[in-house]
Amino acid sequence: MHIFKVFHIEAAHRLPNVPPGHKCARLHGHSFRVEIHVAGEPDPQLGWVMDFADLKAAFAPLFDQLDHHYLNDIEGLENPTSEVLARWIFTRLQPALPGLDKVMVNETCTSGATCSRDSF
Ligand SMILES: Nc1nc2c(c(=O)[nH]1)N=C([C@H](O)[C@H](O)COP(=O)(O)OP(=O)(O)OP(=O)(O)O)CN2
Ligand SMILES: [Zn+2]
Repeated sequence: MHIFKVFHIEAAHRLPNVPPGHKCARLHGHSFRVEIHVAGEPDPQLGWVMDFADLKAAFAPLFDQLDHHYLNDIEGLENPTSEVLARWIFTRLQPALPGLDKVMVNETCTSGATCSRDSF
């Protein structure tokens, strides 16, 4: 079974490696939507895979690192595409969240990337 929680991160970025004239080379911002998915069997007594509050607490240090920041300044996010950001979150969150199954990052309503266990 999967559970998930959604977070919204306000952040600025630019993509330094795009071809000359590409709009994403310019500084701009997004309300990133981040979905964190955890897989597991519900505890028979509690009826849940894990408490959503514990999932939120596990993500909090990363959230604080990203929210209202310029992503390009963060180590590992020098080229902060959706793909890079999804993988960046997955690798840093997994130690605190062993059941982590998938991280989905939407940078707009219509665009995003997913990083899951089999993305490595
Ligand atoms: N594969 C990727 N392509 C693009 C990324 C990315 O991270 N991975 N990022 C961008 C830009 O950051 C851009 O801000 C978002 O691109 P886009 O979806 O084109 O944004 P629009 O709001 O213009 O989308 P429309 O739905 O076409 O209005 C670019 N590409
Ligand atoms: Zn962008």
